[in-house]
Amino acid sequence: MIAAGYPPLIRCPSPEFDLGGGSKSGFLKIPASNCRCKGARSSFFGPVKAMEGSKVSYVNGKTDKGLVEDSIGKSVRQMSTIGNSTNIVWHKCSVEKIDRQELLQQKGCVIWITGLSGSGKSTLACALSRGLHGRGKLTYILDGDNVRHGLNRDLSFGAEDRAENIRRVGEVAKLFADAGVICIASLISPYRKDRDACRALLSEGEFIEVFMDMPLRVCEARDPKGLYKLAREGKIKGFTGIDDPYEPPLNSEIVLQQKGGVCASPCDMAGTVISYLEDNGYLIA
Ligand SMILES: Nc1ncnc2c1ncn2[C@@H]1O[C@H](COP(=O)(O)OS(=O)(=O)O)[C@@H](OP(=O)(O)O)[C@H]1O
Ligand SMILES: Nc1ncnc2c1ncn2[C@@H]1O[C@H](COP(=O)(O)OP(=O)(O)O)[C@@H](O)[C@H]1O
Repeated sequence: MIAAGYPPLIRCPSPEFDLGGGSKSGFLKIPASNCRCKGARSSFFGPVKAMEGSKVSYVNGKTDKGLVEDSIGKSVRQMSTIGNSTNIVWHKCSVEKIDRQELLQQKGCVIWITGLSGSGKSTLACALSRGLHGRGKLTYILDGDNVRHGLNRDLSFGAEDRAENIRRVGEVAKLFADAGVICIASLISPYRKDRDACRALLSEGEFIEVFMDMPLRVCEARDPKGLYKLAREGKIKGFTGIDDPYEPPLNSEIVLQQKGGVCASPCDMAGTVISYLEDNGYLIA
């Protein structure tokens, strides 16, 4: 775990938390030598590996996606039942995560920002995305407020629906990470077990939890949407931190907090996270 609040690690020329990094062109130049199509010389289309396991075995009730042997000892793909989905088969493609990471020159991962409303999650997510984008790294933000405009519009703020909100975002974030993208998820995610379940979806090191450890009084004083005021007046029920719980993380990779009552700037906070990514090899393939 590292704690933040250190001097700025990155020059921040604009008041809009722009971490610079130079180019805004948005084009990635991919050297020909990066092409992993075996045997492909001049042709762009290398030989495509045949999909393994087009035959399937009927072993219902199992949840692993490995190969099994049929009655004559031939390897076949396994039918699975996952939740309410019966008779499903995992399809593999010869273009894998490692190939996408090589293309993007980065490691796909999930940066999970948790904290109270008003703690600065969305602001950090945006500053971080800008900082990484400026370095030629591909990011995508899954912000709680935004995702609730679409995918999760059917969910309320009751405990069960919050858990489903986090589960869905965790699964989507996992897909982004598999795509090789640095996925930044910023949600209150108040329950420890829900956050830990998202961590468990990913491989070791692919889930980086960032705890916005801001005191409630700071968040409430900010109150940019006026929601704390409404919650105090009893006009919003079950508001996190007021009459609904927030379980702080116990072992976050990164904790961002005030130092001597002073909050680091969003730019500095993003710098702390980017340093973590650099030091731990996420910004290379
Ligand atoms: N009851 C209640 N409690 C907390 N927050 C509330 C509530 N009702 C609405 N909002 C607004 O919803 C935003 C949080 O959505 P999340 O999806 O991040 O919440 S959660 O993870 O499911 O708890 C949150 O956004 P942020 O302020 O960005 O955190 C609020 O704007
Ligand atoms: N590091 C910071 N220092 C000072 N104010 C901040 C900082 N980060 C965010 N803010 C301000 O706090 C308020 C809440 O930030 P926001 O990112 O919307 O929080 P959240 O997404 O956690 O609800 C906003 O008005 C924002 O400008």
